[in-house]
Amino acid sequence: MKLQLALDRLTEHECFRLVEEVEEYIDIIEIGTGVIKEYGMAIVKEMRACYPDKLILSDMKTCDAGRHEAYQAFKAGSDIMTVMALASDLTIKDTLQAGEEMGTQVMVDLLEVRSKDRITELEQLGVSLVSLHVGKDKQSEGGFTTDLFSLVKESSFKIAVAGGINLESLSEIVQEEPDIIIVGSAITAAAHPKIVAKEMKRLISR
Ligand SMILES: O=C(CO)[C@H](O)[C@H](O)COP(=O)(O)O
Repeated sequence: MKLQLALDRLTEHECFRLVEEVEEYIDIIEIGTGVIKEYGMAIVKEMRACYPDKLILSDMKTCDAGRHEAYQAFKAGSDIMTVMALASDLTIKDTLQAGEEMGTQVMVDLLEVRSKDRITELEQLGVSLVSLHVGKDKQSEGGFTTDLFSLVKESSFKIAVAGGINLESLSEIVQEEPDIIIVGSAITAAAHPKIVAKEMKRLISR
């Protein structure tokens, strides 16, 4: 099980400071969508240069122009980029093909997907990695809960989980054995990010 640090709503300086602080406890550095909108692919390139051995995910949340956006992310040094499950099949196919060509991975974000039919379609498209995700705005009604796993039960996907995950919710989530735990604000907005990241790493490594 990997721990992914989501860098959202932060300045460039804050992103680098936080990664430096918690580096030893995280497996994947996520450059958040808003951070990419602010700083472009330049921040991905810079992160790659500073952390050549870490996995880097660019949270592109691509909805269209899949091939172009996937290449933007991969050429900047991302190991993984994200595309929305609600995008057209052609967009998803194009991102997957770009990933194959570059030897990299595509994570399909299941934000707001509720239909098992869409899950079957994604399997047929050849998707291998998805994220079960409660969006930032939706979190005002509650963060990620384990009932969300039912959407992908019996699927062959590797599963990432995201959406307001914190130290309180983590233990129950870990029991479902997802492949990747994505955590943003519980670490980035903590008074002591290193202590939280260390404890999260301990909980997922048991
Ligand atoms: O993709 C995202 C928002 O759309 C975030 O990266 C993800 O939800 C993790 O952050 P947090 O733990 O703060 O919810």
